[in-house]
Amino acid sequence: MKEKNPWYTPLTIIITVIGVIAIVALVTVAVLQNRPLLQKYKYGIVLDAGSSHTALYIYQWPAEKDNNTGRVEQKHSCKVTGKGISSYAAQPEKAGMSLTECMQEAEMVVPAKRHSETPLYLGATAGMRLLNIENRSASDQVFQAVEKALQSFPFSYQGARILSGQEEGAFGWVTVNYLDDRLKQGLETTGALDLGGASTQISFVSHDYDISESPSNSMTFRLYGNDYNLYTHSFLCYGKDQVLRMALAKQTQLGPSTILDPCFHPGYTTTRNYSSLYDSPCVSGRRPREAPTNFSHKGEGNFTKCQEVVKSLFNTTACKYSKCSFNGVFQPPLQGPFGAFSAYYYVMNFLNLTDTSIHLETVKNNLASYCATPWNQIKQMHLSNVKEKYLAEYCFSGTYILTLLTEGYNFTKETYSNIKFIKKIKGSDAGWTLGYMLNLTNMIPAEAPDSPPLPHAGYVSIVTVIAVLLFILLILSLRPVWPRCSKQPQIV
Ligand SMILES: Nc1nc2c(ncn2[C@@H]2O[C@H](COP(=O)(O)OP(=O)(O)OP(=O)(O)O)[C@@H](O)[C@H]2O)c(=O)[nH]1
Ligand SMILES: [Ca+2]
Repeated sequence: MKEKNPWYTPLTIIITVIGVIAIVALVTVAVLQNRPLLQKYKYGIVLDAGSSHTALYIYQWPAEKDNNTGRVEQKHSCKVTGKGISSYAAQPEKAGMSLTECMQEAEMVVPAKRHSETPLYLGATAGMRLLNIENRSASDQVFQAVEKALQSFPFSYQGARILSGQEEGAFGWVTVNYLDDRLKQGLETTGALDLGGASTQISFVSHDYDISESPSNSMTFRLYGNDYNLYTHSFLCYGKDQVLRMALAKQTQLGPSTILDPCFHPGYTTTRNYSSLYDSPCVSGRRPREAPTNFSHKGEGNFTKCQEVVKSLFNTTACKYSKCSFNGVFQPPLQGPFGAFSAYYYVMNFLNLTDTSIHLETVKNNLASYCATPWNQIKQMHLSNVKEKYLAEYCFSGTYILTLLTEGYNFTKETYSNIKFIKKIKGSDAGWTLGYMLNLTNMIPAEAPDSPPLPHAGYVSIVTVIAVLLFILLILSLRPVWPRCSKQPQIV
C-alpha cells in the first residue's frame, strides 16, 4: 500500500497554518510597534528684541523627541517693522503694538491646538541694556507694555527680560554648535562672533584658558556628557551703530560745523544733529560744550585714515591679565574655527568679502578701493536694492569689522581664514535665540541620552529571521514523530 506523505496530515497543516499566522502576527506587531509615529511637532517662540529691530523666531521639533538630540529647527521667522523696542522709550505702548503683526503671523504658523502649550519668550539685548542704564523707569515701562501685548496672545508666555552680555554670547555659541551637531558628537566646537547694532560678542572654547584669570568671562556647561569651559565677552557700545556714533563723536570733539570723514565715500554729504548723535550712554560723556545744533558730515573715502579713526576707539595699552583683546578685557589665545554672523555677515556679504581664504591684505585692498569709490557711483550701482542708510555705511562697517577682528581680537593673516561668515546653518538663523530656548526648555541634556542598540530596520529584520528559524526548527523537530503516528491506525 502506498505510504501516505506524512507532511500532508491534518496536524502538520494545522501547525503550519498556526506557525505562519504567528510569524505574520509577530512581524506585524514589531513593525507597528516600532514604526515612526506620524510626525507631530511641538513649537517654541522666541522674540529677539535687538537694539536695531525685533525679530520673531518659531522653532519646531518632533513631539515624541522632546528630550532627544539635534532635532530642533527654525520653522519660521518674522521681522518686526520699525525699530527696536528701546526706541519706544518715550511712548512705551507702541513697543507692544509693534509686535502685533509678527505675533499674528505666529498664530497662523503654529497649529491652533498647540497654541496653549507653546512657550513664548522675549529676550532683549544691548539696546535695552543701554536704555536701562540711561533711564531705568523708561526701560521698565517698555517691558510692561511688551508684556501686556504678548500676554494677549494664546501662547504660554514665559516672560520678557534683558539678557546679560555673557548669556547673549554663550547662547549664540550653543546655537552654532547645536545646529552643526558638534555638541552631540563631542567634536571640536566652533567659536561664535556676533556683531549687533549696540554690542558685539566673542565666544569660544580655549583649552589654554585658565578659568581663574577672569571668572566673569567664563561659562561652564555639561552638554551630552561633555564638559565645556567657554570664554565669552560682550562689548557694550561696540555694535556697529554705537561704534559709528563713537567714531563721529571722536571726530567732532571740538564741535565743528563740518567734518570730513574718511569712512564715508567721497561726495557723500549729509547734515547731522549734535543732540541726536550724543543721545546714547556710549558717547554722552564726550559731548562738546559749544557745539552748534547741526554739523555737516562729508565723506573722504580713505580706508587707511578710517582704520586709524576706528583703531583709536580701542584701548590696547592697559591689560592686567596675561593677555587681552582691548579695553583691558581678558582674552585667551584664539582657538579653532569661528562662525561670524549678524552684521558680520550682512556687511561682508554685501562687500563680496565673505571668502576668508583670500589673503587679508587683498581683502583690505578691495575694501580700500570700495571706500574710495565716489558716492554717486555707489548709489547708481546699488540704491535700487539697498537701503540708503545701509549703503552709506558699508565702508565704515567693513573697516570696523576688519579692525575689530585684527586689532581687537588679534586674528592674524594666518588665523583670519579660520573665520566663516555665516547667516544660517541648516536653515536656522545663527544667533542667540535658539540656544536660549534650548536652555530654557531643558532640551540639551547634560548626559548623552541612551539610544537603542539597534536601528529600527535592524531590529525588525532580526526578529523576523529568528521567528522563521524557530518555525523551521519546530517543523523539523516534529517530522520524525508524524510518520509513526500516522502509521499506527494501519497496523491495527
Ligand atoms: N546691511 C544690512 N544691515 C543690516 C541688516 N539687518 C540689520 N542690519 C544692521 O546690522 C546691525 C546689526 O543688526 P542686528 O544683528 O539685527 O542687531 P541687533 O540685534 O538689533 O542689535 P544688538 O542688540 O546689539 O544685538 C544693525 O546696525 C542693523 O541696522 C541687513 O539686512 N542689511
Ligand atoms: Ca543681536
